[in-house]
Amino acid sequence: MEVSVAPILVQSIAQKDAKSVVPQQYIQPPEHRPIKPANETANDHKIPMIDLAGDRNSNLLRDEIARACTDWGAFHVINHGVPIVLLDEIKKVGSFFFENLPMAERLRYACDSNSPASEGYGSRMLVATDDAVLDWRDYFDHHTFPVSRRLPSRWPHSPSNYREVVEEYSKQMKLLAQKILGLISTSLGLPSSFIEDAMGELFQNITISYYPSCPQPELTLGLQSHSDMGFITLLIQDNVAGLQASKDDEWVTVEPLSHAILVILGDQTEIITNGMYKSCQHRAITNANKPRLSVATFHDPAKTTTVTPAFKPHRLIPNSSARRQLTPMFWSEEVINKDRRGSLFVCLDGSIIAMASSLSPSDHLTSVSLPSDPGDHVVPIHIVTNASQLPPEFLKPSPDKKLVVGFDCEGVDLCRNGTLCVMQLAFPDAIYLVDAIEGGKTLVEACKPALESSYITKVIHDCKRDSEALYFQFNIKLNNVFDTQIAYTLIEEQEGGTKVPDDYISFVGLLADPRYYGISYVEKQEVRVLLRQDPNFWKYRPLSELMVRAATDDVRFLLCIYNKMVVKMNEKSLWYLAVRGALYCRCFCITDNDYADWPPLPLIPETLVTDNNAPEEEVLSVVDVPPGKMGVVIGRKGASILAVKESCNAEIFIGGDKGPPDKVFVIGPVKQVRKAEAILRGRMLEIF
Ligand SMILES: O=C(O)CCC(=O)C(=O)O
Ligand SMILES: [Fe+2]
Repeated sequence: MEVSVAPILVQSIAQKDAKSVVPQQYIQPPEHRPIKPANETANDHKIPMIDLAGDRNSNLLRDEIARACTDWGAFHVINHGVPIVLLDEIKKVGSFFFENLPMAERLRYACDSNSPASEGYGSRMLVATDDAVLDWRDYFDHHTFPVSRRLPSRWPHSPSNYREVVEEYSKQMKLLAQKILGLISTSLGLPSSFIEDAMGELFQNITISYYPSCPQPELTLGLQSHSDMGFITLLIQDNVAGLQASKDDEWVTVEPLSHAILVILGDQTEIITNGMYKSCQHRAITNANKPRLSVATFHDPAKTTTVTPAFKPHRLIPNSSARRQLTPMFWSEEVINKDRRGSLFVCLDGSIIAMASSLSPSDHLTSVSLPSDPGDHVVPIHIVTNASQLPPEFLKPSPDKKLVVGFDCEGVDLCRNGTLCVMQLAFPDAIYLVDAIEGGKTLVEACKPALESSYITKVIHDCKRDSEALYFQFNIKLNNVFDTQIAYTLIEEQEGGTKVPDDYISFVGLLADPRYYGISYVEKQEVRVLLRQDPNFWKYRPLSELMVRAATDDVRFLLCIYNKMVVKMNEKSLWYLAVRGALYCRCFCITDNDYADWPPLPLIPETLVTDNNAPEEEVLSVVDVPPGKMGVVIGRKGASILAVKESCNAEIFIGGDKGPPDKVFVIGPVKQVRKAEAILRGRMLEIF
């Protein structure tokens, strides 16, 4: 049975236990207790003051905003356009509610104590656990925008102008917030509507906080250290000091000013500015003599909005020492711990950080810069543990909605036996990391139609092992791939360059080639070292920042490279690519039925057949190697295989340690393949 209990309010404790001690639950651990700041009056420890008067030089104003946002993440504004009497009015009606209404009357507006952020009168906003240390604060929270959330009938009825004042205050704060968000946007060189547009529908809450005087202020906090989660908070306070902002690891008391409004940057501003502007860490302390009142107006994005950084990274992949220097700046872990919503983030090159605005525990989300033509843009990264998180057009392929997606797989020594751990999908507007460990077989199998579909092109770099794992572990026959490794060779050939083997170009090499990307992928090497040290690297959960970054980096360039390659390729090369892709996908997937369950190979297009220079048919041949003969087939450091490859102009692969151990796969035009088979068989007969 649900029992509805009245919330325990600090004010009632304070009255009951006046001049005695605070209950244990309100006592902060020693490291969080307030200590008087040392140089409280020093000038460099004053929150900046910014004059918004209309006649000010706009460049100067922008610079001041930029400096305050970078150094403090908070600033006072004066000449803000909000009538000072309104600031007084809201404090007055608020204080009337807390100080003049009897408790029984106040309790008529009690918020739902079972819900952490419900509207109304309470004292435990967002308290996560029963054993959490409590704040010495009561509050009244109002949902004010969008208007559809607004229920003034649930706001106090007395004083009689209470609701009217809150409504007017809400309107004025929204206008001021829009003005300041515009200034913050322009201070970054962005269009003035940038942040507001990114925010989607504006959500506004007004929280009037009341901090009763406290018998033991040295042991308690009115409000624990936090940063606000939204974009900006506009805060006013009465003449009792108590708010403190963190600056260079010191707590600075924010002077109460009757005519000024304090602007506090929240986490979303830090995200959208890619960490350039910081959200301000702040807290409220208590005092033994006087109660204190503040009014905080929060401006947040809609619950469904995902806020991503507005900037592309300064350097795509910087050298690793630069990244290491930047690492201590990441704040995201703090955010994760703070809201315990399991949100993820990625610092792609040390400069991107992001978190979704409002997430359910399963809805991990982060973002990344996605290279495209023209210009780079930032897209979210979704960690998928359930198929419903994937786009429907992917799950149900259709000829009406042909797709091209970047694709890769990670695992523990990925092959027929090596466990598949993550499948990465790069769409033009999002990256999906399909978590095969958490989501299991059901999730991977939900992707089967897409991976087998001819309506969805999978752009992949070297499909052989990924395909093998999908086939043996999930009975998925990877189909319709655009293998960039093969495409690279075909383009070289088409453009008259020297013939290079199909498996010649590594992914790092491809990215480094200025014709396709021209960046160095240094982190790949770091991950390779980690993988060597711990082959289970991809198995751990939750996915670490490095894992998310590495998995994402492996697919985020693929669509861009595809676009660059596809325009270079003639029809014949494209046909070769399709056939070889199909042969490479199946080559390691040999079973007793000799690929009988695989789909037919693509047919030579009519247009090419009628042409004089029709392409040659390509085949895959599997050569069985008798026990003890693999060594001679491969030769010293692969010299023998290489020689056959070169003389026959065919591709030759062996399964190696990952298997199958006793077969050689030859792919190429029929004539060349036959020649290679003959040489290989000859080698096997050699006696030495
Ligand atoms: O009371 C104050 O001054 C701070 C209030 C605050 O930070 C909040 O409600 O988030
Ligand atoms: Fe706050």
